[in-house]
Amino acid sequence: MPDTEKKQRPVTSVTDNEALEFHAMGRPGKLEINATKPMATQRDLSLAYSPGVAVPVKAIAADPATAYDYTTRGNMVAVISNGTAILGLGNLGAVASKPVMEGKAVLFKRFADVDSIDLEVDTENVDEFINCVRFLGPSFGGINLEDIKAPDCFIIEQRLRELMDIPVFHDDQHGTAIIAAAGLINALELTGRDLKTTKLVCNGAGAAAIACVELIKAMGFVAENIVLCDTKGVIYQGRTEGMNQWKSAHAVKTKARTLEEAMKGADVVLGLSQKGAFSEKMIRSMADRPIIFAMANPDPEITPEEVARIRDDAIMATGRSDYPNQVNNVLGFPYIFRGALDVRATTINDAMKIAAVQALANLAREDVPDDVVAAYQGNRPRFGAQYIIPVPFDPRLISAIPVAVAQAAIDSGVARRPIADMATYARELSARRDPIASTLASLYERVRRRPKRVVFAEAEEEQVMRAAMSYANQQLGTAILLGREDLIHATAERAGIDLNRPGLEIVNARISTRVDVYIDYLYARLQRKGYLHRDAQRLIHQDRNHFAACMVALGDADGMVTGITRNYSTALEDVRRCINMKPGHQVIGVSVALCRGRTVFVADTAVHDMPSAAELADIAVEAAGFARRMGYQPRVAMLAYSTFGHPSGERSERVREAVKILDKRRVDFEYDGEMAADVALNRKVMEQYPFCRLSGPANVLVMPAFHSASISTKMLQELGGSTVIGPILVGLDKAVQITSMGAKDSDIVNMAAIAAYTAGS
Ligand SMILES: NC(=O)C1=CN([C@@H]2O[C@H](COP(=O)(O)OP(=O)(O)OC[C@H]3O[C@@H](n4cnc5c(N)ncnc54)[C@H](OP(=O)(O)O)[C@@H]3O)[C@@H](O)[C@H]2O)C=CC1
Ligand SMILES: CC(=O)C(=O)O
Ligand SMILES: [Mg+2]
Repeated sequence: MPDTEKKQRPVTSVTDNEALEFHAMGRPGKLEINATKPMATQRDLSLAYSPGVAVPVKAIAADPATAYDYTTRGNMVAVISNGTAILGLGNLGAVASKPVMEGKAVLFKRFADVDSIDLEVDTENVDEFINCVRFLGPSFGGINLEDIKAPDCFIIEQRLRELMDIPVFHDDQHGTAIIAAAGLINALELTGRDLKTTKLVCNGAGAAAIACVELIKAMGFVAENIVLCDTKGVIYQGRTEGMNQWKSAHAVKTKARTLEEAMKGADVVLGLSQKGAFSEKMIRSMADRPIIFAMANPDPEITPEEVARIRDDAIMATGRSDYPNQVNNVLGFPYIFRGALDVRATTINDAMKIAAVQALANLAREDVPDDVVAAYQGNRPRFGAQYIIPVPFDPRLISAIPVAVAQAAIDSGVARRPIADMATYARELSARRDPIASTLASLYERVRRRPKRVVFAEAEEEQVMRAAMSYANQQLGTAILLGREDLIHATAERAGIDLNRPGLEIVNARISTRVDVYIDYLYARLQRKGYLHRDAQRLIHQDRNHFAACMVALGDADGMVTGITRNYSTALEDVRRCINMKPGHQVIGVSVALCRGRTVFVADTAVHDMPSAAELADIAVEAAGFARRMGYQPRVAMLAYSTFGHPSGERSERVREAVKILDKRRVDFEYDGEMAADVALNRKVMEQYPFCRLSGPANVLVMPAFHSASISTKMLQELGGSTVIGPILVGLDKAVQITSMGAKDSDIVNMAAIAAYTAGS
């Protein structure tokens, strides 16, 4: 089997049954509508509906632009189709297109936090369709036309663009063209081709194909080097059968009459036609290192396996997510609309499209974060034949593309609300994808202003090495790689990591001049705890955690991160042999859970198994202090299964006792308990206890014991869709963080940044 075949096998596959069950399970279909305002009380109703609603009505009547302030308009896109060209399945009617349109709507939400609704319009009459859509303008911030056959789609889009003052964008045309162009730029680069001399065949002369050809001509491809084909064969000058003005514009002088003839010697072939349109013979006849984009959905013009059987020098892309190189408009439309909506653009113009092409092409050339690796079952893509375009789950897309699009809209004068601070906008975009981003972004920003030296204790591990590199690249300070130099270099080479960059330092414990100092330090600490001098020697010589912790203890590093190669409690014991608790503090673990824009700190998720009442009070103090350092006003709930005495029980008694201890200590933060989690987190439920001293829902949850802390945070993560960071170690005298075993490089960087953030505080 050629190597390419092995690599190009689909990474996931679904059966017909699975697809039907997926769509039928639970509530049929893929989306539902949720209210964003409370609708629980008579007052809510009076505000949301009559009489309250009359007030924004009058405001909008006086100034229609305020619809963006008082309604969903500014973040709402309609996905509209008549089902005349559903994927590559052809004209199957409006209602059959609904699963695809619902799919596009949820992709808008998932990838770019754009709210979207699908509308299927049951007419093939162009004028009727236009009339239907044009009057929907006030409801939406943009119109995404989808799966409308050519040439009707050209007329429909053009007329709607003239009639409406919001972006109207036919995704199959421009979305596809943008993604294909980005992939093509990179494939040309990898094969050393010049776009002025590259010969390209495009099979299909419909919506997607015509737009692709127009865009790549605008990029510099020469018209004579592009041959278009449709069901009747080559579109040559003088052909009359099956023609229209859009095809005629791309007719060339050529003797080729069939696709097979056109593909002989071609450098590139774009398939925007139908399943199976390319034969093995056609592919065999192409130039060396051919570029084959078989983009028909759901089945490509030829599969990667078929190509791999006959050639091992091709760069191959399809429209599917289960092969490498997915050239699909999903990479574009969510982000292009995000950027357009955020500046309230009146249109999506050529400058905005080209900006999206460039942003996308550039991203594929950068190093790839772990989130992408996870989305693709552990294969880390690297710019090359198997990775010419970012994958849809790439977390960088949400900031890179909208920023480029929004900037282009501003520069080309179509933005009604320009953005002044693009750096802040980019950060906000990342936060839209995942609430943790905004918390971490400000933490990173503060570390960047005061960079720190952090030692990565397990630097022989590949993900630790990547994390260290990312730490240095993000200018958070110096990443110290602790380990055997030869092993570090060998792993780096194997993983394609370039260690030769500023901000990285390798420390080899075996030959370090500081070894004796660390041994003396450790021996002084441990000699009355049953350790001999040679035990201290062994720990420093052989154990990275002890060496790294001594580096931090004696000021050779500001912070430390470890945890990949041994379990949490063992790593913590190692560290505690070298580093004390902060005077007057307790060492605890705090996990930060982020769910639907809400952040809660949960403690103790790492150290105390069955805390006593006094220990629970200490945990509350530590957790509140940490929340405060992270920029939150702590409201601490001392959790139990009971609320204010009911039902009674031994564990709840201990929590109540802890509250009394806090009362005596006169701490400077809000706290109360014992209470159940719903009382702590739900304002309405809390109102049933008017004497409760918390001024609002709790943001720090002190758990009655380790098991409840651990179980609840893991359930939040697995079932509640929360992002959970931590446990973060709090209360040590020096900045040390321990990750979980098997943490990804992005988790390790976060922990290193937290260590840097807390260093010296
Ligand atoms: N990967 C992606 O992101 C996207 C992929 N696509 C895919 O592109 C294809 C076309 O979609 P779209 O442009 O919207 O549809 P259209 O209906 O607008 O156009 C279809 C075109 O394909 C031509 N065609 C159909 N079968 C063949 C064939 N066997 N050989 C040559 N030409 C053929 C038709 O020729 P004629 O003019 O003679 O009828 C027509 O020009 C679909 O498979 C779709 O899934 C579309 C958008 C995005
Ligand atoms: C991806 C897409 O929009 C299509 O195949 O029609
Ligand atoms: Mg489509």
